[in-house]
Amino acid sequence: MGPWTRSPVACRIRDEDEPRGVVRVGASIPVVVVAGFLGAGKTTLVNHVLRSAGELRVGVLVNDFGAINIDAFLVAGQVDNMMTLTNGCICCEVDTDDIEESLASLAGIAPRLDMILVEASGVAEPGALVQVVRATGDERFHCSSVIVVIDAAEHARVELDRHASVADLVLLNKADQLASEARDELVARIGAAARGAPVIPTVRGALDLDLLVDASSRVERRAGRLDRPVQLTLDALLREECDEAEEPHDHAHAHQVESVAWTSSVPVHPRAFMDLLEQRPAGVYRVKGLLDLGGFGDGACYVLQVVGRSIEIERRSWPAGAPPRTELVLIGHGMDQVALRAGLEACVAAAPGPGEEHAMLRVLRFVDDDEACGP
Ligand SMILES: Nc1nc2c(ncn2[C@@H]2O[C@H](COP(=O)(O)OP(=O)(O)OP(=O)(O)O)[C@@H](O)[C@H]2O)c(=O)[nH]1
Repeated sequence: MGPWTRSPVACRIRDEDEPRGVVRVGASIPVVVVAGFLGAGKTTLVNHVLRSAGELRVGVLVNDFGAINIDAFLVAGQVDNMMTLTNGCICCEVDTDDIEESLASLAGIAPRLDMILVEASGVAEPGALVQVVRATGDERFHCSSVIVVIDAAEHARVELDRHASVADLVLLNKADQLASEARDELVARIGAAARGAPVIPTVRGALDLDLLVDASSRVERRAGRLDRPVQLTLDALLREECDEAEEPHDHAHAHQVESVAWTSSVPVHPRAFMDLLEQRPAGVYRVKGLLDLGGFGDGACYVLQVVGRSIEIERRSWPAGAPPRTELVLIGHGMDQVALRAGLEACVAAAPGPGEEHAMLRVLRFVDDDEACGP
């Protein structure tokens, strides 16, 4: 008996005339796994869902690969019901008990949540992750569907077929980065691998929530005729995939991808840091975190996002009660960690020196913020 046949909700096969993968959910809370490679746009999607959830009560479990959970910071503020799993990939390194405990805490929240989103680390194997969530055996929730986010700009780095084949819904995110012809070609290619799951191009994870939660149920729910929302569920194909995944996966990614966490309570010099970032050492693919640029940056918090060649910086306020502090996670393959740390240490600077009034310009080039002020 496969793992998906244990739960009467999860194993329900849709009627012929029912849209693909849509079921009415019973007493158990649907868990939607959001997977996808590093920097594809998972956190952006989760934040979009939270912002457009309306009457739905959504809980979030965030798993970050690095030792510092930057994603939790980026999701926090959007949602009250959030748990985090740090320092390890959820599908192989985080203890299953921790996952069960986190999901159980979310499932115990009153009034009851309508949905739990699990944002996987960017190195998680979607199929293995589903297996882990399913293995918890708690009847109060069930793994209902998998959304795989693919980065249109960096899709060549991903094994598209393997990722798409376990998805109920594939988002080809960062569609703004491709010309329409190339985008259509990619959608068709992924569609063939996705074995019938819809492939939707999105920009900044702007998924129409009706694709996640059936529109009619939302109307009925608003009208008070339906207790629970209607959810996408895993389809029989995924069930087959999970049967196969019962064999332990080789966790190859855990050996191929490494992360470096670096923190500093002394501000970072913007010019030195941008030098390092723009000529980043070989192997660094993803960088995310918070930058304290001290007096150079007017004491603001700079949220840094690097994915492949793309660099984005957003200026925010520091969270209440949190002292300014640089916290970075650098993720990649074959990185010279010692040289990387040494390079970062060389960036710290207590205060702007004479003639350094333009040092922030290098940072501000990447800040997409009308309010960003000059040096
Ligand atoms: N141009 C463009 N950038 C996007 C889009 N969606 C997300 N981004 C940017 O891509 C970067 C990574 O987005 P995240 O949502 O943090 O990606 P993630 O998958 O959660 O990243 P990891 O957790 O590190 O795997 C951020 O700088 C986002 O602003 C999009 O549709 N277009």
